[in-house]
Amino acid sequence: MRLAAVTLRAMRMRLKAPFTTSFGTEWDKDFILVEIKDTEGRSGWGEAVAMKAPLYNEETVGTVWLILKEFLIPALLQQPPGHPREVAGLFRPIRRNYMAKAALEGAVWDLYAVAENMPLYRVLGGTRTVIDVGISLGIESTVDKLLAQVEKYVAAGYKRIKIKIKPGWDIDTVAAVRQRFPSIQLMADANSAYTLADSAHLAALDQYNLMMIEQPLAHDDIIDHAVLQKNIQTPICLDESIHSVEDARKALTLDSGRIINIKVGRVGGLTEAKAIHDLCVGRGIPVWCGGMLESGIGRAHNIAITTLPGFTLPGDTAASSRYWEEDLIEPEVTVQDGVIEVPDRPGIGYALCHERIDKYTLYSETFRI
Ligand SMILES: O=C(O)CCC(=O)c1ccccc1C(=O)O
Ligand SMILES: [Mg+2]
Repeated sequence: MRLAAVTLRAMRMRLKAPFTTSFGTEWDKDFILVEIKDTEGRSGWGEAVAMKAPLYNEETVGTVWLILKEFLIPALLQQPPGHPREVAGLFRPIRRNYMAKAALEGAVWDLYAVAENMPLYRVLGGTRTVIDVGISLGIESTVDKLLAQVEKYVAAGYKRIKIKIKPGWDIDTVAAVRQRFPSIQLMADANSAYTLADSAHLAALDQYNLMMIEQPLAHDDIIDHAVLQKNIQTPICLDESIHSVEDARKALTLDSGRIINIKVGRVGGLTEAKAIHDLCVGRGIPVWCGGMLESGIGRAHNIAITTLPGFTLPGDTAASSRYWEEDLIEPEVTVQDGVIEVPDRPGIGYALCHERIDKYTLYSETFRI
């Protein structure tokens, strides 16, 4: 690949409604866009999903910018890859910083697909032309407000509902949703809000027929999760704990969980995401694609990876309109009857709305060879 320049943009977009998890509330979504250009003037785009504060993982918008600027962009421009699958190896000596790596690697994948005149999902080996999607609903101030949200998105056709839980907003909340919607596919995400001392409390969720409980214990744990899994019937799904195919292999060996949420940003890019997918397919472990409240650009990458055959459970990739008054892509992502039709155009498959990208850019910087 003949690379010419990389541009970083610090972005801020207002969410339609604040999103609350066990670790905090977001009103604005701060993120970084990466554009990589080749010598022919073609562009590829990626999105860094790190949040403004290090509450989900240790990365932030600030650390992503720094790591990209000082390490990842220089490494890439000094040693342009022949194929995007080589980028992960190029970045391997740089420890962790998964979301920074994923944003740049994703842009390289998109650029490669555009240059090949192929949809990104096909370049990745995806086979689905429609993907099933669910929705992730934040913590609300009252159970009635949450029930209204569930109602709205069940009516819109979403194939499974995920609700966020935390101590004080868990058993009774799940019970209320289950009572009102006896047959929906339902799951709960704790974002690491519990410890092993809560095992008996979490076992009380077993009676509500949840598809899974996501990341109940510490963000860096796979040992206690294995102990918990022995004491509850609800399958555990790991999110925060998994950063690599090696993490996934170890967690599955210990039976720390029976489902994996794959987030491209959390695992350092599309190549690693695909490797985790392949491992899970080999072991009969279902995977699904998580979300980080992405703009249309990150959302398009999520749609592309979800076309791989092992993504057998509905993901968190909801419609653009669930988050944004106006998205950065055209057309925006829409969900009908719980599915997204995968676009068959080159690259990420959606056109960029440059006017809107400029409108939400706080500042930018370009790096050339
Ligand atoms: O709608 C989405 O993009 C998923 C929302 C979500 O659940 C989430 C959002 C921000 C940080 C972590 C998580 C999570 O999956 O744990
Ligand atoms: Mg999660």
